[in-house]
Amino acid sequence: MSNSTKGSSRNPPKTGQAVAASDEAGEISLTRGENLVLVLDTPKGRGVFASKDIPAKTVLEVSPVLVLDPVENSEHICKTDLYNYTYNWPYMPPIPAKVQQEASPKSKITTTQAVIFGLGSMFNHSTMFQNVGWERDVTKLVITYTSLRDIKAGEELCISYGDVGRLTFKDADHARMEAEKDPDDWTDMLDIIDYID
Ligand SMILES: C[S@@+](CC[C@H](N)C(=O)[O-])C[C@H]1O[C@@H](n2cnc3c(N)ncnc32)[C@H](O)[C@@H]1O
Repeated sequence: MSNSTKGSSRNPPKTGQAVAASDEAGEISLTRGENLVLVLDTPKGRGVFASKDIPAKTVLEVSPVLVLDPVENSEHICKTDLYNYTYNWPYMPPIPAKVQQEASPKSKITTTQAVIFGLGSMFNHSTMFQNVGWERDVTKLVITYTSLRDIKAGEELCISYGDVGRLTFKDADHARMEAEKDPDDWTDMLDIIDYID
């Protein structure tokens, strides 16, 4: 993490301060912003909102994750609603002891999903209006959420879920996106022309 703190993580940083997981071996500072509320009935279901102004680059949350076994994920979790609360995560299969003794054991990295604990699983998606960035720490098994810009009290805190074409729900921001579209932006039209080709 670029903004890691040094020093004892037994004195954790003040919430909302621009600091992330501690580098100290075996410990991680768990940060949660003070000025966050969970609103229960938004067009996207529950959502995280700012109750006061939040400056840019504030660490809002450090959420621990549970990395799922890929088979468990594909056979069980992805058939449940829990799947909608998981993030893509790199998966390193355990290396058998015999292979570990080789000079440079090669392990095939695949991907799986991870369940995010804490507030991390409550951030909704926005394609155009996201104000929160997130970063995986695959070693410490945490995700750190940071404000991308100054956020005003009352704004929803939204992240990007990635590839818009793979969203599993109808985007509640659709009408707002249409309303704010730049009339001179011909990108959509170019997509259509590509398909016709
Ligand atoms: C990780 S959860 C976020 C918390 C969720 N809103 C809740 O109440 O538990 C992801 C789910 O939130 C909803 N969601 C997130 N972003 C959305 C959006 N832009 N439009 C509509 N629904 C959204 C979808 O139902 C999605 O499967």
